[in-house]
Amino acid sequence: MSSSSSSYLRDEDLTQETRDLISSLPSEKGWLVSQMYQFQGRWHTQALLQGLLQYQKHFEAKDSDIILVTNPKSGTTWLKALVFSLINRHKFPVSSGDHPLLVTNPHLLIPFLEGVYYESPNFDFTELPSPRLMNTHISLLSLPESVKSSSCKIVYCCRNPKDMFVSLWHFGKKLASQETADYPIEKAVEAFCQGKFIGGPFWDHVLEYWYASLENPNKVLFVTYEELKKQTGDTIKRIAEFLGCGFIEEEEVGGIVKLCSFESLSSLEANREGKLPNGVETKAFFRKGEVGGWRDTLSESLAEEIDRTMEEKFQGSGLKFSC
Ligand SMILES: Nc1ncnc2c1ncn2[C@@H]1O[C@H](COP(=O)(O)OS(=O)(=O)O)[C@@H](OP(=O)(O)O)[C@H]1O
Repeated sequence: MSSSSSSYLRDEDLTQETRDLISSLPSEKGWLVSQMYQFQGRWHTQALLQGLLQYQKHFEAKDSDIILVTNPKSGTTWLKALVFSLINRHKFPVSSGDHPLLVTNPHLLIPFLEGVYYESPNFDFTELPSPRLMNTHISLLSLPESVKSSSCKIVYCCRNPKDMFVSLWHFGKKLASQETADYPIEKAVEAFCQGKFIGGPFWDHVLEYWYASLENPNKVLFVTYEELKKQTGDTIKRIAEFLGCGFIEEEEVGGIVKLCSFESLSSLEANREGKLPNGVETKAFFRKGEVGGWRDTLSESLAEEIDRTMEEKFQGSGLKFSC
């Protein structure tokens, strides 16, 4: 393991319950982790599977909760910063020089549910200030019952699969063990397309939340990384309206856009130095922050392979990415 490896990729500290379950699950070799396990239709690392089990068992949603849901590398860090600054804009005016985001990585301000349940099983979620803001990568199917049955709100952010894959590919290169570091990209694309990927299938994850947002628009808001890039202010206003944040001044929207921009966040000391409790360096969450950046990593044929799969999987859903 490299010194920056994530504890989510290791298999220490597993409870007997997780070990017993794991022994009964289908497993596959992965490129980011040497082994991943299929539970409720999705592929998980051992650590995040344990976090998920605890989360399903113990988390009690409140009507006022806000849950940000993403696939990894789809805009999580950015969405966390945007929604944190939006809902806290009265407590922490965005133009103030002592805004928490100026000195703290967004992942340290907003808990990652399955990660916290793995790392700190005794963490008291009831202590979080209201409205509680949290994030997860878990599929709709695996969300705890109380999240589905309560009036809590879900903001889902999706990213075009080629950029998402490439972002995870580069992230994985930094974190992977020696065993998986030399994994060929062609095999990783194949596994991604087949859905044999951490948290995957990507396609099912996206489609579940896409349909949920169409069926229940008051419960699930679906936004994309690409629209956040193109129309950051308008997307913040959509999120604000969905969350019932009340009137928001244009100046505040502009302040949030600026505070949370890739350029601003990535230049802060908190996001250039330091590590999260899981061992990942904060700078690992900021790479290029572009739409279409996949071009410098994917060959034409690999890009076409992802495009073909996307067309097939999203066919008839009304969902598409043209970048
Ligand atoms: N503020 C802001 N604006 C625009 N883009 C941003 C921002 N912050 C992070 N990023 C880019 O998002 C990618 C990381 O995705 P996540 O934050 O979802 O990663 S994680 O799942 O939390 O590990 C990763 O994308 P790539 O650059 O393509 O690798 C980051 O650079």
